[in-house]
Amino acid sequence: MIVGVPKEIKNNEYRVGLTPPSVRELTQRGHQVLVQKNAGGEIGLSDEQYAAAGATMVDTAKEIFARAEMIVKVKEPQPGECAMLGEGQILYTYLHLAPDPEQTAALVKSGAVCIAYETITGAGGGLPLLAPMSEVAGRMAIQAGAAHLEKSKGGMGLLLGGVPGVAAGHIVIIGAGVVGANAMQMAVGTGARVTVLDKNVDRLRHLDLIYGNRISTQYSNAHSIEEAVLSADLVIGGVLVPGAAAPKLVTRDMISRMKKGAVVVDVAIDQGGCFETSHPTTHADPTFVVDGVIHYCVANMPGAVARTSTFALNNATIGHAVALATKGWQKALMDDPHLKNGLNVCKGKVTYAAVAQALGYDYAPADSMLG
Ligand SMILES: NC(=O)C1=CN([C@@H]2O[C@H](COP(=O)(O)OP(=O)(O)OC[C@H]3O[C@@H](n4cnc5c(N)ncnc54)[C@H](O)[C@@H]3O)[C@@H](O)[C@H]2O)C=CC1
Ligand SMILES: CC(=O)C(=O)O
Ligand SMILES: [Mg+2]
Repeated sequence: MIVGVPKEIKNNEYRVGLTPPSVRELTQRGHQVLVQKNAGGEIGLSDEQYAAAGATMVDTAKEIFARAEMIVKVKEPQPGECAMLGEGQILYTYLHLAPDPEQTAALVKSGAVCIAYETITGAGGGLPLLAPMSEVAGRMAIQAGAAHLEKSKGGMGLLLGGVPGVAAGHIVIIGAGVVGANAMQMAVGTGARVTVLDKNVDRLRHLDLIYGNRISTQYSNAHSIEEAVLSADLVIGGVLVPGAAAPKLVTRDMISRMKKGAVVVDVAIDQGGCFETSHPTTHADPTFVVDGVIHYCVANMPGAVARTSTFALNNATIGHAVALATKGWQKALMDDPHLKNGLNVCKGKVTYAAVAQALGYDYAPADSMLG
């Protein structure tokens, strides 16, 4: 199969769909890999390294989209990229469609076979192609929050850990999944007081066993969320209902009653965000203020640590990329129910129930597209 890797074009996005070692996994199996020139140059992955791994370096994204049977990316295709997708071409990347009607319409129109990293499941449960980026974003959320609590960044001027004689700050983490657990690890390290909320008590039990009395766990409902955010200096939003738009758990009214100069980091923004006041921002302009509360809502946080993130992502994506290239998408999906769960849009149909429901499309089960 001819596999294509265009350079990412989202704001401050330096990750790459395939590393040179991943290219080698494909070329040694007889596949041709087209990589756009300088796709990884900014993170130390040179064209020479790609060529040594067997890639063919290509000048433009246009040529890659025109020639490749499968496009491997990181972020959801931007409008210009959607327009270059063709009927039956495989797109393998993050999509986050439920909160994104324009992108969904463009992918439906393209006729492409669109497989979303974030809904592929794992044999041991969870979302193994989302997990590495959630680890990165969860850890980054605390450092982003801590930085924006500084006065020069608009925050209230608070050091999360306090100092002897001055109380530490309060970090509230909503969602105790991968983002939440990784944010928790960093939050505990700051010395702050930490509260974590989830609807899944098993997740809270897991963190309670690790951190004991160092943290406070709360079952998530409107009452506990309100109580926690009103006393918080930093709130991290890391909830997920797989494939669906994030529930708006922190209301505009709650935000208006929070401490002035407090910070919220809405990691769930790529699924629409879990704060009613959120909208997506970029690394170039990461924050905005609502009612005196700093909102950090960058939808591609791992792009800031693109070298670490690219390798972590490739560890999780390369196995399915090899299967798709080697078997073709239909057989690869028939052979692996977890990969099949990644099919979101296929040949003009929406094949993921939560996306169809969120955006008002008829739902065509993935099985109806196979065989
Ligand atoms: N902004 C960015 O750059 C990035 C964003 N993300 C996003 O972060 C979000 C979280 O991802 P993961 O931690 O991997 O998901 P996960 O599935 O591991 O964890 C989500 C947690 O949310 C909990 N949850 C669901 N409804 C809830 C409610 N009403 N109240 C409290 N908890 C609730 C679930 O029980 C689960 O424990 C996703 O939307 C993901 O796409 C991930 C990586 C990067
Ligand atoms: C998960 C995601 O959206 C990201 O890594 O950018
Ligand atoms: Mg989007």
